[in-house]
This record gives sequence, structure tokens and C-alpha cells, in this order.
Amino acid sequence: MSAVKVGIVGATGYGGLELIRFLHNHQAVEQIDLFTSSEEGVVFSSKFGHLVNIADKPLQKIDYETLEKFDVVFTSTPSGVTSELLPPLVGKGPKLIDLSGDYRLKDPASYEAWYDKKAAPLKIIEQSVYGLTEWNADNVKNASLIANPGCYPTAVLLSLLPLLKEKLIDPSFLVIDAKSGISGAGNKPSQTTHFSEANESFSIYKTNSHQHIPEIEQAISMFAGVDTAISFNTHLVPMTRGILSTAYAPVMPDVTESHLVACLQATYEKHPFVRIVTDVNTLATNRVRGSNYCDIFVKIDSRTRRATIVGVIDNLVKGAAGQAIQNMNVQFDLPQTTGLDVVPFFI
Ligand SMILES: NC(=O)C1=CN([C@@H]2O[C@H](COP(=O)(O)OP(=O)(O)OC[C@H]3O[C@@H](n4cnc5c(N)ncnc54)[C@H](OP(=O)(O)O)[C@@H]3O)[C@@H](O)[C@H]2O)C=CC1
Ligand SMILES: CC(=O)N[C@@H](CCC(=O)OP(=O)(O)O)C(=O)O
Repeated sequence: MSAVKVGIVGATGYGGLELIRFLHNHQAVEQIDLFTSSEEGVVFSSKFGHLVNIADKPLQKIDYETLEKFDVVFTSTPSGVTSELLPPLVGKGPKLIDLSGDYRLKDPASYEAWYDKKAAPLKIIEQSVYGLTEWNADNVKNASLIANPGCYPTAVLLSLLPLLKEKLIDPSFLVIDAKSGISGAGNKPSQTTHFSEANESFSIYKTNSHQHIPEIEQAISMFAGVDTAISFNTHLVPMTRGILSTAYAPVMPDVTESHLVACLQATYEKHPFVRIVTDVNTLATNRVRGSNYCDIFVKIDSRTRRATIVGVIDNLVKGAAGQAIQNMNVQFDLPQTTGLDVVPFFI
């Protein structure tokens, strides 16, 4: 098995911590170095006590000469950072896997409109490959820069794409209602993520204006060949991890629930991280917590002829670090499950 040297930029964030958790147990990884923009020289485990004897190296300053020497560089930084940081590294040696939204949207004007930040250079965006592993592994394999999907898009797309591609549901009336745990907002505290304001509460945010709307629409066009405008709204749930996305779509004439289930099962038959759940009572964020699984459930409402389509993931794993490592595995010809074969922590 190959001996992969990995650098992580943004190691101190939630995505970075999850990368460390999985890469530490990854058989093909022989070196993990950690980079910071604000805490150079700090011994990592002195900041994160759960990593004593596990990640005791000091945090390093981000510099190109050092980064160029790795086989893979993961960047897990806020949006607007890698659009500037990564261009000089593209094609220089390391495979680049970016967990932020900076390289997902192919249209720079769309990025600037939805993120309200300056877009990356177009010629670099054009080289980036959208890392929705189950749908794009052939392109991921040789990509120099991977745009790892957003957390919500991962749950939404994995559950909807098969049904849209096979024209079993009507794309014109897609309504998606998604909920996330608070770690989705990262480690920087804010008013809305403050414990006393988020706890014992449930709120909607970024109404009809979430930055994942164009990402989902772009991927539906790319992988299902359908151009559509979706209704997509997001909610904050007082829990740490997990995303549950519920979509509603009219089913096409003569389509039955068995057709929908069979389509999902056939699509993901050879994909170890996607599970088609048939008992709704086993569908919950705690059934995938800490793991790289995406659980999918579908049911038709016979009165309205609309399908309810549910996707469940751990936002920090399948929605971020887990999928990023899955993409790394594809690039290094490793089984996709390498380093990710963990049981969800249900209790
Ligand atoms: N949380 C989630 O569920 C998901 C997050 N994402 C995306 O992944 C990225 C990381 O998310 P998350 O880990 O939650 O974010 P966090 O806010 O938890 O961590 C981001 C880290 O980036 C580093 N950073 C901040 N500014 C800079 C800078 N200018 N240059 C370099 N590094 C910087 C910081 O570390 P330091 O100060 O040490 O440099 C910080 O710890 C984001 O773009 C996010 O949108 C994607 C999917 C899911
Ligand atoms: C709960 C919560 O606040 N979640 C964040 C997830 C954003 C994210 O991961 O941002 P990018 O994918 O665009 O990088 C949000 O809804 O904005």
C-alpha cells in the first residue's frame, strides 16, 4: 500500500479535526502535518487534549515550499481563503482537496453572488472536479484539484439524483427542507450558535438564499441532465452533528414506490457508503453519526402522488472530511472504504 504524505490546512477547525481522526487510522497514510494561519508553533495536542500522544506535532505556518512536498493537501478553511491560496499550488505536485465552497461553482459570477466574495481565477475553477464520489469517481481519479461537495448538497444530491436521472420524479416542483446540527457552522462562535440561543430551539435561516442552492442545481444539471430551480431551505437543530434532508417531488405517471426503491438500490448497489433504508423507524442522524454513511429513504404519498425523499448524513464526515478522504482513496487507487470503515456511534 502506498505511503501517502498529507498536509492539512485549517487543521484546527471541525473539518480539520475530523480529517485527523480518520487519517490517523488510514493504513496508506504515513505522515500528517498540520498548518495554521494563526497559531504557528503551538503543539496541536496542547490545544486539543483528546489528541495527546496522537497528534503532538507543532502547527506549521502555511508556506508554498513546504506544501508542495506533500502527496495530498486538504484545505478546510472558510470560504474566500482557497480562492487565493490554492492557484499557485495547482499542478505543482500535491493533489489538492478543498473542503470549502471556493471551487464548486463553475460560474464565478454565481459564486460572487451567492457567497458575496471574490471568485477564484476562472482557469483554476475550470480545472476543479466536483468530488461527489459516488457520481464522479472517474473524474476525481485524475483531478489535480477537487472541490469537495457541501454538506447539504451531499445529502440532497445522493438521495435525489438517481430518481431525477431516471425521470421517476418531476424536477419542476422540487421542494427541499433540510436540517443541520450546529457543527455545520464551524468552530467560530456566533450569536445564532450560542448555546443559550440555539439550545431548546429550532430555527430556519438563509431563507431561499442559501449558498448551496446553486451548487445543488449545478450538480442536478451535471449528473441528471436536468435544468431546474429548486426551493431549498435550511434549519438549525440543537444537536452537534447530522443533516437530515427531506425533499418533496411529484412522481411521474405510473411510477410506484417499488420503482423508486429499486432505482435507488440499483444505483448504489456497488457503493458501500450509501444505504437504502426501508424502515423509517431506523432513519435518524444518530444512525450515521461519526460515519461516512448516507442513508436514503423514499415513500410515496398516494393521496397527493408526491414522493417524500430523505437523505441523512453526518455533516462532518460524509458531508466533509469523510467524503474528502473517500476522494483521496479514489485518487490513490485504494478501496474507497480505506480508513473510513467505522461503525456509526448510535448511542
Ligand atoms: N462544518 C461542516 O459541517 C462543513 C464545513 N464545510 C466547509 O469546510 C470549510 C471548513 O469548515 P469548518 O472546519 O467547519 O470551519 P472552522 O471554522 O471550524 O475551521 C476553519 C479553520 O480554517 C482556518 N482559517 C481561518 N482563516 C484562515 C485563513 N485566512 N487562512 C488559512 N486558514 C484559515 C482556521 O484555523 P487557523 O486559525 O488555525 O488557521 C480555522 O480553524 C468551510 O469552508 C466550510 O464551509 C463543508 C462541509 C461541511
Ligand atoms: C449549520 C450551518 O450553519 N451550516 C452551514 C454549512 C455551510 C458550509 O459548509 O459552507 P460551504 O459548504 O458553503 O463551504 C450553512 O448553512 O451555511
